[in-house]
Amino acid sequence: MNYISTRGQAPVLNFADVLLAGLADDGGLYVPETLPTFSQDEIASWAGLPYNELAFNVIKPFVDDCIKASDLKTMIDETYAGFNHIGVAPMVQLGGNEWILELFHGPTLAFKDFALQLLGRLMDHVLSERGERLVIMGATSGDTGSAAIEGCRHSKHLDIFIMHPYNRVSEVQRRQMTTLLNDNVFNIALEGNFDDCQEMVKDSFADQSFLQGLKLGAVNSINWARIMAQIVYYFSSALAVGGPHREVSFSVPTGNFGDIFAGYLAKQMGLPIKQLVVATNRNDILHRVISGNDMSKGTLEHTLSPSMDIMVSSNFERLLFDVYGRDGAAIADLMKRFKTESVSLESGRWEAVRELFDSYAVDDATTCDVIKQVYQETGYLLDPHTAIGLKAARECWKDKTIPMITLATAHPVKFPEPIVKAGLESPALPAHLADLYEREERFTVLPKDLASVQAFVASNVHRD
Ligand SMILES: Cc1ncc(COP(=O)(O)O)c(C=O)c1O
Ligand SMILES: N[C@@H](CCOP(=O)(O)O)C(=O)O
Repeated sequence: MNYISTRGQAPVLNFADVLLAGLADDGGLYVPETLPTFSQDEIASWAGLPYNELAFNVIKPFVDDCIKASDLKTMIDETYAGFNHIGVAPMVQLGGNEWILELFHGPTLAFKDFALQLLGRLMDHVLSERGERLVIMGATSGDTGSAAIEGCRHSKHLDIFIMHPYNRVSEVQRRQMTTLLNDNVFNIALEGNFDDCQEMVKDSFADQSFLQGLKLGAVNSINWARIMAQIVYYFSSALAVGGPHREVSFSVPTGNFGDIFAGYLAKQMGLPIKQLVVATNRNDILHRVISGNDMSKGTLEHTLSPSMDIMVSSNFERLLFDVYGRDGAAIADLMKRFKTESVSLESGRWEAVRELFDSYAVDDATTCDVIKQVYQETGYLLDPHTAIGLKAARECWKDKTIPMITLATAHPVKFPEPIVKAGLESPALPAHLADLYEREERFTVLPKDLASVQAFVASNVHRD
């Protein structure tokens, strides 16, 4: 399987190289040259498989022969054996055809674990075979950070530097990152927002000279392997409610457009999906572009769903690449203009996006109302991101005979503030995090300045 850049100018790579490359060196994102597709009969034959076996079937074509099948299988088996629920990605029926897909049973209680527990193993495997080292720089609005650190901290082949926006993540999220004190783990609290953190990561890929010969890698969903692993749970949840013999719809709390893009790919690969609903908070650029062709950044605001406080949604570029007929030059031009000005999509292209997705934006007050109302009606406690997904699902759901699955992207225990604001009691931390508030924290506050961040990275990397 070959991978090509959305901007058309970077070398074509195989899976192992894409895994380590992160961002393409023309600034674009890697995507498969052609997608594997599965017939309805093949998908149907996977009903009842344990999650790890299903994951192997979906992931194997992307990895191709870059990793021995038996090694890949072992890594996938180990990844999902570490989840704290026998079903790995269990479904909860709220009522009728309304479903919640719980993606928070991994070690850091967020959907990021599905990909990052595997990514850490895949990177370690390839680096160890090649005898290479990698420097990881990652940006987080709260959840990617701890999941990436948890996935990578035992590797002898990499150092990991995670930037989070200072004072803009929940306390549980911050402590989950900053209390993991391995020698190869570095937390930076950046005096900026998530988009600033992400821009610094991307700018560091563009010129890696500050690393003096070491190579940079990515754990954000700009790394193709993240998206690949996230495709699997669309198949598992659809199979759980009668797919592929019946259509299903999904509502996805969205920030960097990675998770919903994985759903779009599942559909291209043969899964019968009726609706894909993009759910955003007040940082609603995705809702504005889908509903009104307005791709202007506006001001990034801090909300009660901090993990979705994102305006520059990296993976939207992957979608646009498809919608623009895989014209890398057109995407390079569009993304260049988007850096400094408000853009809109060409006529015909925007309509294509509109055909593929529905969208809805939810403010903080409504988020709290939904948490309260759903708890009172069903006894089920939503995290704020999932509450946004559910609200959007209810607003956009066109045909109620088709199951609507909302992705529960984080455990409510990570976000006590909106739960208390909704007049409810925040749940207790699970046993493995019970002493989180007593653990020692380690992080460095840095200004929003690329040179300072790169100097910090360069002076802390291990060179052996
Ligand atoms: C809890 C939670 N929900 C939703 C999202 C949005 O996912 P994506 O960035 O893949 O759109 C994130 C972070 O990305 C998250 O941490
Ligand atoms: N919401 C994320 C932000 C980064 O998204 P990613 O999926 O590209 O890693 C977070 O919580 O850190």
